[in-house]
Amino acid sequence: MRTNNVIQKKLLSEEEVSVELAQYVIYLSDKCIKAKDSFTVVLSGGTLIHTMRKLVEKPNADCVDWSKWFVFWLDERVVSLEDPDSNYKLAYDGFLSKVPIPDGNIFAIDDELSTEEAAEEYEARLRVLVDNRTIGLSSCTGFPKFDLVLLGMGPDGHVASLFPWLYQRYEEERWVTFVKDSPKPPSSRITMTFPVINSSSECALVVTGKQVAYAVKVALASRESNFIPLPVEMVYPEGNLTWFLDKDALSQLSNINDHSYNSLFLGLGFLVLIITCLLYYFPCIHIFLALLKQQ
Ligand SMILES: O=C1O[C@H](COP(=O)(O)O)[C@@H](O)[C@H](O)[C@H]1O
Repeated sequence: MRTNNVIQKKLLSEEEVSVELAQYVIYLSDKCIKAKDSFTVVLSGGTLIHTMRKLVEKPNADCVDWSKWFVFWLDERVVSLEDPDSNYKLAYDGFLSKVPIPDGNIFAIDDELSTEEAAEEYEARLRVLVDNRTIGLSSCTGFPKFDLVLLGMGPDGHVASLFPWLYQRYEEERWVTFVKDSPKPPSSRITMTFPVINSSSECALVVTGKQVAYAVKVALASRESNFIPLPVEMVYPEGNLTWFLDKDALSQLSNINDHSYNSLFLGLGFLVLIITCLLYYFPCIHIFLALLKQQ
């Protein structure tokens, strides 16, 4: 079942989004652990980790059976795991260091490899985990099926390390690919591909702040109608897609009806043109008729 949930009863502050996100993750974790005794989660970097802060606070943290969690990265910068740019380090400092997930269940990239090798090695590790059934497999697509993929979005509409102007977003075969010319530093990254993202049971787009408001507007206002969609518009999972948006991220959506203003301006422009033509040509026609009469 595919659903795109944008259920916004009221405009939320970033703090309230963090609370809602924690409730949603707790609910899914509980549901999956009851059903199959494990929960496979894919993390992004960026602002997402800060928005996940309520999950590790008490009493929320005590509601989760962390021993059943398996954690992966949707994308990773090819830097040392101790580098401030590392998505692993960001997640470790803000989330993983605060909860008792077994070390063996945390799948960071191998930071000693080259970019190409790191992508290949990460995909190979995922294949082993699919074979031993730690990660599910989508019977529809043949790609791994994670229980939850948590995505952020950049101001240009990129998700993971799948950017608007880079071909990697059209990858159809590989599970994990690499980018060496990321427009956002650092330039070398590995990233899961759209077929993997879209094979997941649940996707959550966690998007906050004014800087992403325009991309949110484009994605939500013109969903399914854009000729060249933004990467965020290509998130279309087998299961559910849930957006977590704060009021700043939604701040441009009130302008969705911009086209009505556009029509108004177009109409006014047309009127001005007609009046100008009339004012200009009437005297000319009069002079022309007067000349004709004289002859
Ligand atoms: O570079 C990246 O950017 C995106 C979006 O980050 P944000 O700071 O704008 O939330 C992030 O989801 C991705 O994991 C990261 O590598």
